[in-house]
Amino acid sequence: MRNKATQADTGDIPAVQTRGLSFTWPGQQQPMAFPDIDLNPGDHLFIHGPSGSGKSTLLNLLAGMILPGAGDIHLLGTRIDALRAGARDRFRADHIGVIFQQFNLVPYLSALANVTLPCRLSAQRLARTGNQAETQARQLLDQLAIPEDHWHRGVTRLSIGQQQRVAAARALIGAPGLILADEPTSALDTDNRDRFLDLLLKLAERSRSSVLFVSHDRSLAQHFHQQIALGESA
Ligand SMILES: Nc1ncnc2c1ncn2[C@@H]1O[C@H](COP(=O)(O)OP(=O)(O)OP(=O)(O)O)[C@@H](O)[C@H]1O
Repeated sequence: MRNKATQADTGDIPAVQTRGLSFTWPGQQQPMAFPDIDLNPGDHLFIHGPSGSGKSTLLNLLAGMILPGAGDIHLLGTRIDALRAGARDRFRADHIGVIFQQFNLVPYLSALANVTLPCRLSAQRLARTGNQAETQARQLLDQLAIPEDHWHRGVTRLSIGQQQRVAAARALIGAPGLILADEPTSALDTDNRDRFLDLLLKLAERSRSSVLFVSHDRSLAQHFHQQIALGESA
């Protein structure tokens, strides 16, 4: 495990704090219960568990897309499960970068336009680029090794690995306090996966974004400060 950032570096407000979270999908007999999470600003947490253990459900709860049946979720000092839907959407746009399992890039936009999109949806994200969304997008695409002649291509013409890196750049732009990533490495071979993770975490560290990353693959735990297992006591 890597060293944790020191408390002096991080300030006092946790990036993520959950207590007693549970959720029941329609048709489920038993609620899914989740371990409590404490994540300091700038730290990187790995959550692993087998297929069906609730990893995506937990990320959806943390992103404020669904509400818990019980428990509470504090992100960057805000209790998001107590917010109305519109305020949760606003909070997500301002403070959370999400890397979805299927990337969810906008197919008719270029790589560059996909990366700058969060800054068009959030004045805070734009302000944190110094009102230079396109400049920061170019820097991120460059750091993530997307060749410059691909930046204006529609994203569907990029390789899967390139699409994944565009999704990472979109999550990183405007230094959100929290990055949520759902098994985004599953389509890559081991070398590329490790390289991608190192790069993602290095760039997140630079912008002091906390990262919460879920995967079924425990071997990725070595890249993170902390880890939590789902589904082992269920
Ligand atoms: N939209 C939904 N409606 C009903 N049940 C759902 C829904 N999404 C997930 N579930 C159920 O919740 C449980 C946890 O699913 P979830 O997708 O969170 O697991 P996971 O650990 O992310 O799995 P995987 O690694 O396969 O992506 C499963 O039993 C699943 O069938």
